[in-house]
Amino acid sequence: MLLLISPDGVEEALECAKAAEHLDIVDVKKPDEGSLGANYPWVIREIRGAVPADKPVSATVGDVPYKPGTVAQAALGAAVSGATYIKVGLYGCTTPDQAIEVMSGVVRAVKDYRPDAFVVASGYADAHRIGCVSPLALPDIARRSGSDAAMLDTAIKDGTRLFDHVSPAACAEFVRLAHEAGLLAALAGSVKAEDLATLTRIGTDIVGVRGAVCEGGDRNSGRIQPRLVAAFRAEMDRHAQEHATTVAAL
Ligand SMILES: O=C[C@H](O)COP(=O)(O)O
Repeated sequence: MLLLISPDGVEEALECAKAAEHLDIVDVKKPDEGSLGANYPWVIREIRGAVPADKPVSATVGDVPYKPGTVAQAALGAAVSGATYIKVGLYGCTTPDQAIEVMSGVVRAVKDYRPDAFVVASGYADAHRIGCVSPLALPDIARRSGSDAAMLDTAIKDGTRLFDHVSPAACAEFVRLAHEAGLLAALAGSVKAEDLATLTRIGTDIVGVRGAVCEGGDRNSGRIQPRLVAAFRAEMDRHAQEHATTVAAL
């Protein structure tokens, strides 16, 4: 399982850089603009320059409206700024067709510019609270739009977590559908270390965190701490090892 960490700006990205050996993807966002809030192009560029070259930089394009042209152009902006993972939160899409239209535009805009870029179609575990496409629709939306991964995060960061909205069994189905479609499955949403056993068992490819690696577990007022990133990774490794042992014993 890959570890994606979301700093809110250059200062926190430098903290991520100190913990680079423990993480896999640095995900630039602007949390005060929403769960997948987009940051400025110059921030993405500066963070790209600040983290080791072998660590991919991801950028969120926002909790986007159903405006395919606008979103495609924004996604290209993120790619031009140096992000190779482009994450789109399909906040304003109420039907799978709308979401496919948005993501198809993103895929074309980004891959025409950079064919090896990795496009992530993200929905929300708490979609029922905001009226957007349902979680289990994401793998098919990602597949039909040519995206590379399907993701779930939580839209409303009020302390509720991924499994409060989508049960572990439904998350397992999400992962299964993504894999069946040839995609990676990414899960996030106030994930804590105690969720790692389940996330590992169901075959999650990427886990996204912010709060869990911030001081006091607070994604807003706490800052990302390299020691918490290291501790989270150690837990991930422990669960991966335990899972491998269990599977080998079967
Ligand atoms: O993409 C990952 C999100 O930033 C997760 O943030 P969170 O762990 O604070 O919910």
